[in-house]
Amino acid sequence: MNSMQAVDLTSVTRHYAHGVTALDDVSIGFGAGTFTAVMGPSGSGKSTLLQCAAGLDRPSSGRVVVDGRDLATLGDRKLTLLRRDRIGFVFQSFNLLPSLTAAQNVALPLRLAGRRPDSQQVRRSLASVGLAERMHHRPAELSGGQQQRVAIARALVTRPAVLFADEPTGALDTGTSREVLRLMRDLVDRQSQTIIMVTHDPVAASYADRVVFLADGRVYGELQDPDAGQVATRMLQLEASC
Ligand SMILES: Nc1ncnc2c1ncn2[C@@H]1O[C@H](COP(=O)(O)OP(=O)(O)OP(=O)(O)O)[C@@H](O)[C@H]1O
Repeated sequence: MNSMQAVDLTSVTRHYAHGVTALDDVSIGFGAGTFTAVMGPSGSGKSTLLQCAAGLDRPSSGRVVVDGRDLATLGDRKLTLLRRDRIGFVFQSFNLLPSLTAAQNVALPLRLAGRRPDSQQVRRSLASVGLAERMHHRPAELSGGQQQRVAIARALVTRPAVLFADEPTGALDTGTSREVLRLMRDLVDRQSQTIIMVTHDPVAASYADRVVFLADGRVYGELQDPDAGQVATRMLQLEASC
């Protein structure tokens, strides 16, 4: 494996019941400090790829290495620890606890790990998403974009090797989506954060360094430094051939 890869998949296959092959012999690496978008038609295996790469699901065969650790060699406890400390996840729904302030939400992963949250660490994480001033606000007092930024700060508080984002702008309007995408781009450029994002939106994908296309559980090419027009054209071609 290339030592600069934050996540590396080799010949990963994931079968489900009833003969469904969600991933079919996928080999792909995600370089440390890079931003990758994963796209493909509905049912092409994007979420399964993310789940396997994040150690939330175990492949039927093949190898997944995250931050230099081969996930197959880890028992459940070590895998849980790796996920907790080295992997961040954000979803379309922000999943913030409404009764907690932004700072308390961000501190939650540390509390769940049995650690006493370091207020500087929490503040730094909120500052990295531009919300240091809002740390005492509750989710209902924040806009959708700000709530997603709190969710990103929460995912980053443990300083994970990789941030996985599954449709992170799916619940946001166009302007707010751009705000969140610019933030993610900035985290890669300024803090060398590795980000892997599933999206259906060609404009969202254009913020990434690279777009990887999936169809029928296989990788069908990629684009470097994509622009939204190129991505949309490639998606139309893929959908037409499926
Ligand atoms: N738990 C499961 N059991 C059986 N089949 C599954 C399961 N999860 C996913 N699949 C199937 O695996 C294939 C890939 O699903 P996956 O959710 O990874 O696709 P996707 O590209 O993320 O789709 P979408 O864009 O619609 O969210 C689909 O055919 C899906 O029906």
